[in-house]
Amino acid sequence: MMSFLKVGCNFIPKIQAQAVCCSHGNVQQQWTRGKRTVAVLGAAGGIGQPLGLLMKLNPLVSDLRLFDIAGTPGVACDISHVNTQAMVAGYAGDAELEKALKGCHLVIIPAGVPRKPGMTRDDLFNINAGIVKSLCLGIAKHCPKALVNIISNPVNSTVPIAAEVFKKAGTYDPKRLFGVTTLDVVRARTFYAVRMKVPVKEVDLPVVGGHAGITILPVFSQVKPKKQMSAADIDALTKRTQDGGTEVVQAKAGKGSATLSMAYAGALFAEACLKGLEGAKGVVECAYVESKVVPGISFFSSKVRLGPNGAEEIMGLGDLSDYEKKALEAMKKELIGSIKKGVDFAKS
Ligand SMILES: NC(=O)C1=CN([C@@H]2O[C@H](COP(=O)(O)OP(=O)(O)OC[C@H]3O[C@@H](n4cnc5c(N)ncnc54)[C@H](O)[C@@H]3O)[C@@H](O)[C@H]2O)C=CC1
Ligand SMILES: O=C([O-])CC(=O)C(=O)O
Repeated sequence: MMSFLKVGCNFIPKIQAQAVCCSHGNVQQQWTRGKRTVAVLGAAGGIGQPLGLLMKLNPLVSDLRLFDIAGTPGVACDISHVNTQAMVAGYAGDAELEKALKGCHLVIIPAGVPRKPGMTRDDLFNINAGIVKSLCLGIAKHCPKALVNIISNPVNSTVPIAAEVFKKAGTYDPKRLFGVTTLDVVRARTFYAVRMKVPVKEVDLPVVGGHAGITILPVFSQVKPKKQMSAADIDALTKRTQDGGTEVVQAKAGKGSATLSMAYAGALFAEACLKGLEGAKGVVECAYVESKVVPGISFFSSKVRLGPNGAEEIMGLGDLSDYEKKALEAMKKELIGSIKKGVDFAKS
């Protein structure tokens, strides 16, 4: 849970030296006042607006840049009235991308179209691939050292696209590029807590693989606190986590996909990145990164230790159950295909 959310609206006088815990609750650290510049690209959208608000609440952020093709002057004006210390500015249109990005430490990208019922995330590729490519060209030019959090779907392909753009520009550092899979972790933890009747704030559970259907694999054999789960429970919770995005798309019935839970998850992961930049110890989150964890799969989500340079360590998968080993095998073809599709697009 994000510590700044717990603190609520009384936290302003305490910003100068505030105790902040990482989302696993295993780090206590004193912080000085926020000094990080963060940009949200796609900031006028369903995710971008609440994500902008949550970043405004984060005491590690000093400057918040809200960029979109349109609508950001209003969103920025609105969010800027929130009485927290981060300064907020809105930027609209390509001509303002440079100003939005210059000097950023962290860039979060929820720009792009969402799914409608009946679509897969891959159906978004044709539109979102180009959006991510053009925004990453801007990042390579204007803030090549920033950490980049990609939310735009299909994440399994958009992250490889970003990597290729940065490689071409000569700015690629795999430690600084992340696909945001935190919502899968958030969902799996919630579903487990409800089903197994444990306090949700105590649940720690890795979700590995990618961010689409069968490529999403919650590793229930490693869940804490560990409860006896039947094979049926494991199967049901695995499938529900894999279909979590579709569950929301169907419930919204044509009005988009997950926005509020995604903003929460995006803010959680962004905060972990910022704490890593600040040198906090023990900041570990799952993220989709360039990886050697599974031979033959060049991008994969697993636990990553975040630090001053971004992804300081990509952790292995640990012991998997037979069910999980089978699920890992089953996702390989799709994940490899999605990665290749992104790389081919960026190279074309
Ligand atoms: N990684 C994940 O777990 C999740 C990813 N998503 C993905 O996030 C993306 C955004 O979803 P929503 O916010 O619901 O969509 P939305 O349509 O509400 O907002 C997208 C925003 O992106 C903006 N945009 C489009 N092209 C742009 C460009 N070139 N530069 C800057 N901004 C641009 C639009 O103007 C719009 O304001 C979708 O691709 C969706 O599939 C959604 C939920 C979870
Ligand atoms: O399902 C979608 O299209 C949006 C998404 O990635 C999610 O909610 O996990």
